[in-house]
Amino acid sequence: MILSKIKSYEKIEQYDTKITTSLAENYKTIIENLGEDVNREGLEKTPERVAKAMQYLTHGYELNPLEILKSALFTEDHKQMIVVKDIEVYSMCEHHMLPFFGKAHVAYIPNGKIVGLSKIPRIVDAFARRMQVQERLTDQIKNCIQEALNPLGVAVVIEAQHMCMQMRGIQKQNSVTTTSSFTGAFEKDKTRKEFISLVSNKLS
Ligand SMILES: Nc1nc2c(ncn2[C@@H]2O[C@H](COP(=O)(O)OP(=O)(O)OP(=O)(O)O)[C@@H](O)[C@H]2O)c(=O)[nH]1
Ligand SMILES: [Zn+2]
Repeated sequence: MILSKIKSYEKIEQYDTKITTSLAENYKTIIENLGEDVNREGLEKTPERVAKAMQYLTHGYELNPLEILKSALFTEDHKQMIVVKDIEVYSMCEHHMLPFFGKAHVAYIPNGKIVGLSKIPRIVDAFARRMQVQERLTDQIKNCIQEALNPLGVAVVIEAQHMCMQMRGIQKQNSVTTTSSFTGAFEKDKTRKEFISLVSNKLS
């Protein structure tokens, strides 16, 4: 959907314009079906804005998370747990196409290779910027790190609020969903507890 692979996604300007046009036409119909006048001043450019917003919110399909990790692997004889916590997550539930958002906490214990730290939030984003369920997002991050680094273990915890449960449906404004996924050493109680204690001030 996005033409070029840009390393920083803060400012994506190069959208696939064919897709933008097609999406915009569809959003025009949607807005009309919702009973609005798509020609009034405030809405005139809205179909195109929404199209670009949706392209941005799903740009993860254009990224290869495994390649992102493999692009910054370093040989290092470090055997302690590495934790990157409080990584902001913005994703979109695949059932309602409404946002879910929160924090991811990721840890691994290296086995000869470490990865450039920034690559962990990058792969969180690469998987989050798709139509998702929180459980799959959690597993995909874990599996990707396991495959790229072959570490002694990986742990991923995500805490998120789902707008589909807050602003519609059951309307529980304070509900937070926690998902977790572990491999290797983190399947042992002691290691998992150490990880949980390192991120626990953030876990409810
Ligand atoms: N397991 C899981 N469920 C999710 C996630 N995001 C949204 N959902 C749920 O997906 C389900 C879809 O259920 P349906 O009964 O088909 O949809 P619905 O009638 O809109 O359901 P309500 O939200 O209960 O009104 C809902 O229970 C949502 O809460 C997620 O990340 N993981
Ligand atoms: Zn939903």
